[in-house]
Amino acid sequence: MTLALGCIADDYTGASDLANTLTRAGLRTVQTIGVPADDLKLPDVDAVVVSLKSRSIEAGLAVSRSRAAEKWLRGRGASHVLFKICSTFDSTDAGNIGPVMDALRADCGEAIVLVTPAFPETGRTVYQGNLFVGAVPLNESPLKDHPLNPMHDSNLVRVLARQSNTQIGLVDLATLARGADAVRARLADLSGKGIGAAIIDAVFDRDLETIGLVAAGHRLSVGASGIGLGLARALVSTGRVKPAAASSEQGAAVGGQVACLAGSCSQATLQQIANAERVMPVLHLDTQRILTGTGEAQRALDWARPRLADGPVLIASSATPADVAALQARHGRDAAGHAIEQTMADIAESLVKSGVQRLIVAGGETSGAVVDRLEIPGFLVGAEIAAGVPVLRTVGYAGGDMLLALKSGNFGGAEFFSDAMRLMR
Ligand SMILES: Nc1ncnc2c1ncn2[C@@H]1O[C@H](COP(=O)(O)OP(=O)(O)O)[C@@H](O)[C@H]1O
Ligand SMILES: O=C(O)[C@@H](O)C(=O)COP(=O)(O)O
Repeated sequence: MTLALGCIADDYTGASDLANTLTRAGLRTVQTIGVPADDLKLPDVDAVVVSLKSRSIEAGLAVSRSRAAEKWLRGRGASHVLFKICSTFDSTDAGNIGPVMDALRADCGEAIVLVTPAFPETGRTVYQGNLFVGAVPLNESPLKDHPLNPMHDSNLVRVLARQSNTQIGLVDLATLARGADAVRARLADLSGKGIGAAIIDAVFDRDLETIGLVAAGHRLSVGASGIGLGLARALVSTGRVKPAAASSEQGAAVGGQVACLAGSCSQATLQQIANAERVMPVLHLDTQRILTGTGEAQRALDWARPRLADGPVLIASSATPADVAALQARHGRDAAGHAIEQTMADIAESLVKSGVQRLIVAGGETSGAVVDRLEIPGFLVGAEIAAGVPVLRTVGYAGGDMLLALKSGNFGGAEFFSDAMRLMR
């Protein structure tokens, strides 16, 4: 297997979003959880997305795990590696986008790295280096209240400069509109001034195609699924990949019980949970009890088990920004996040042991905790439930075939849970 594209994703929902985008653009793609073990049997593919849970961990650890993934991908022939970050640039001044970018750039000897979280299909656009989420700048969007990485600055040149040891430049939309050669000239100019990375504007998919053509001539890029789309289209249009038809084949039905777990506190997920209350039983976890260790996972399991025979259930820790802030004030942000994630993983593990074979998880960190606990080594990409969220089928999993959907907190329509269940047979 010689890879046309190697990808390192900093969380598992982001990885499935990217794997979905590459698949729809014609690249045969597999998502692995961490660097694959030597004995994991992978199909012949054009792209591998190595999923890490490295977005909110200590920067040094994120760097070492990303470097190991890069080494594996380059060893399989990937001349270009995309470091997949969140389309809302989720990070803090301590990292981890800057430190990982710096390390990968040093490893591959790249002079200047293109960086863009733009993903127009989901409303993420970048203009003059400022990230917009729908119609509002990032710092006015719901991301200002994210439980782990509240985003208070929309200017990504500034945000990345605070995290990186190189200077950050800008390739603006006017330059981009003049085409790939104008972008190359601007990059050469920035690089000549010792600037090692550049935020590049993008508003429409056609912008991503120009970016993809330029990025494909480099060794490394950083961004969300939008730049993934651009790279995939460049690989196809230049004949480096023969496009595979995005399969409508769903594979054999898996059946079994269905459960939904929500740990995301995004506005989108809160709305999706409210709507799910109309179609399935919903249990709201008592997060205070989780933090004080008084059997909340067992209470959830006792509630879920008798109901699962009759249909899907949803268990959620999700709360409003005010409730999240109150819990964090009592217990600390990281301790609260970690304890809730581990409780979700406990619940998922027990549910799967007792017959759940189809699992829908809302939230990137939450998905990471659940998938790690289940020890799933990788996924094949199936039908698209919503932009950025595919049905995933386990590959090489000791527990046999399972279907999962790992939903980014911010993605999906108001009826996401019902939409997912319709496609997960
Ligand atoms: N009620 C709550 N109070 C505080 N933190 C919470 C609560 N519910 C979930 N969390 C934590 O918030 C974080 C949500 O992150 P994540 O799962 O990545 O969602 P998203 O995809 O929206 O970013 C997780 O660490 C989760 O454990
Ligand atoms: O790029 C995106 O927005 C997503 O692919 C993503 O990374 C999701 O992260 P979470 O919102 O933490 O699930």
